[in-house]
Amino acid sequence: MAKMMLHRDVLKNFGKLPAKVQKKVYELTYKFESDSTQASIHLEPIEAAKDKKVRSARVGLDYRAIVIAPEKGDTYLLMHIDHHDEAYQWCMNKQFEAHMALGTFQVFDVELAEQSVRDAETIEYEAETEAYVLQKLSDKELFQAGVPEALIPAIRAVRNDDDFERLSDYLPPEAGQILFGIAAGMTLDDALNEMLGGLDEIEKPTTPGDFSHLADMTNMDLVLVQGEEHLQEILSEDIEEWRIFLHPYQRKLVEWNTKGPMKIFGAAGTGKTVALMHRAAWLAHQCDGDEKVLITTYTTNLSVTIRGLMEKLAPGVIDKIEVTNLHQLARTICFRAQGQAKIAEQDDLKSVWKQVMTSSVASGLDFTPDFVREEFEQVIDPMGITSEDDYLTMVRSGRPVLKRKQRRQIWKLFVEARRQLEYRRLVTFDGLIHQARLVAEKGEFPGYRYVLVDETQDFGLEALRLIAAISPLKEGLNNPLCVVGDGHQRIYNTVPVPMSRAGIDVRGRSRRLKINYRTSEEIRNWAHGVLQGMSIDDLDGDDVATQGDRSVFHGPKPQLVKCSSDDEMVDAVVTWVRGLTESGDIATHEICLTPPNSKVINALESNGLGTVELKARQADPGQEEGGIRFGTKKRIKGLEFKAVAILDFGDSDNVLERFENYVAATRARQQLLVVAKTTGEKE
Ligand SMILES: Nc1ncnc2c1ncn2[C@@H]1O[C@H](COP(=O)(O)OP(=O)(O)OP(=O)(O)O)[C@@H](O)[C@H]1O
Repeated sequence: MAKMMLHRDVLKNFGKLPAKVQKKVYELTYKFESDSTQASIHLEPIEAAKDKKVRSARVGLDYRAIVIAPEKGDTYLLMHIDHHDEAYQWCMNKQFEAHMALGTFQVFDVELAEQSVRDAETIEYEAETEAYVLQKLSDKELFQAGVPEALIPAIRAVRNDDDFERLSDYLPPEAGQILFGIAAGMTLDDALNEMLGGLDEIEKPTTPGDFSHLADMTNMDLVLVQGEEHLQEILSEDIEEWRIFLHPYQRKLVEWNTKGPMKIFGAAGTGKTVALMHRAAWLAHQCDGDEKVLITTYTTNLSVTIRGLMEKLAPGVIDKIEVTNLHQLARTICFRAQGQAKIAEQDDLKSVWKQVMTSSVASGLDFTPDFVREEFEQVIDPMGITSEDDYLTMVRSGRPVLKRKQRRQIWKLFVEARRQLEYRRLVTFDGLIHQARLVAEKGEFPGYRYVLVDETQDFGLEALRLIAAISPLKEGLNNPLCVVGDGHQRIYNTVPVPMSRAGIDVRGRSRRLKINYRTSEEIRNWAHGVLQGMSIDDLDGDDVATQGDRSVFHGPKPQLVKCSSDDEMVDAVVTWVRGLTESGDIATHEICLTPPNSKVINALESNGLGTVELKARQADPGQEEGGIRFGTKKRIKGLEFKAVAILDFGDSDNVLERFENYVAATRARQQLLVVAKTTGEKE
């Protein structure tokens, strides 16, 4: 029986086709399942097409489906559906091949690719002193890097990064990504490993027309139709691409059978959460009896979003998957073990610290109240330090130096703070996590078979220990724990804690994702610049490089506006929002402003542009509720919008502000407005 695979673009555009055409496409696809002889399907060769494998099928009076027939194997590929003339035009010069080294399916147009480099030759260049890095590869190496044979001459004509940039839009994406890795300094083998996670261990095609193994491969853009129900599902209107198509590297991480804990890291928008969700579904299918998968995050909003997405991604195993955020998790564990604890609110904490700093214990000590509280909240509490001796010997990365004598002095204040909290029967969030950790370590909480953690960069030491304690790390079971995070986005716990300190050893099982799906290359680059000069850690104490990072699409450059007054800023933002909404491509719910600014909000409202505040513990209502979104930078973490405006950008050295600006900028998919105030009034 023949197989049918559908291309990503068919799925994307299916909803725009007339209903009659959609029905015919269903019929065409069913026919492959039942009787795929060419006679019954009426596949017509297109004689004028460059690639002799191209066929057309009637799917309506004036509509044609372009199908690629295999020279070897029985897998047919439905690539494109359009009006007759447009469909023929689309396929006329393209080549459709299985790459014999990578095994992936590729579509390319040799003429357009060569033209892109020829255009560059008309621009005058200074003589290049040294051969461009890609020129140093032999034809065989270029082929091993995934370049189709027919495109090797186009690569040979590339003389510098600009040429390569121009050509890369015409290369099959995986070949472009591997060459990009090489251009960024990797060896060919490293680039294959780093960009694709190595090669699939399957038989490779024997000719470019051999499609016999395509269905077993991780394909970026093709999905195998597996029965009627599956077809209905993938062609339904609201299906998101990430649910069907994974990058080969993501797929490898999703199905990686590990003997110990693993780590996935990478900059914003590189598909970490997508990989985590698919992995959770993959693990849920392996649960026996009462076994459960736990997904936990730092922020409530992300856990709410993930829970909603998991219901769509894995409805059949959703009862095996629990999604919760760290604090809720700690609450549940403590509640089951010893009853409800009252969490100290900001006002409670203010009062506790006031009492501590005015008590006799504080007299004669030379610490500011802010410093004492920060030391407690960033070091003592999240690290679960309960004895003076531990405090005297501990590493306090990123905090101002304190001599041994000073540590002894300040410790007294922490003891007093804890005494005050206990007296008032209050517990801090970190205190709660500490208690939960102790409960879990004593075996008083049953734990989970598989644990997956997102936003790990914001987990303190105690939180990491808690995670280790509720996963089956000690039992030595396979796939016990998967931690996911990004050191560029540490906006809660600013003191990095290597996870090895909590006994989570991911050596040899740590991988970095590099392909950015969310943000245009222009925005990615700008956001990256915000953190320039800062060392970013890999969640395990080492510095992380961003070598080979790349977005899958381009867009307009971020717009930077300097304003000397609030009025100027309000005008700039309203004009920008109007421009976006009037363009017709961007709906109001796809625009987000951060941080909230009452003058801007009032001006938008009085211009007839409604606004919606993003609230804690609630998912964004999406297109069901129109209106420009606004929220703090913390609140919009984990979300994404077509357009984002940062309203308070400053060239600050403050680490937290820079991280928050990075997070805010990387929420934008296509448009980013950055407003900086030069002088003048403040809100
Ligand atoms: N394989 C894929 N195909 C298409 N889109 C994808 C794919 N993987 C991820 N995406 C999309 O890219 C965007 C970013 O993905 P995701 O949220 O998983 O990234 P992330 O690394 O967790 O980002 P952040 O750390 O910034 O929250 C989402 O819109 C997601 O749907």
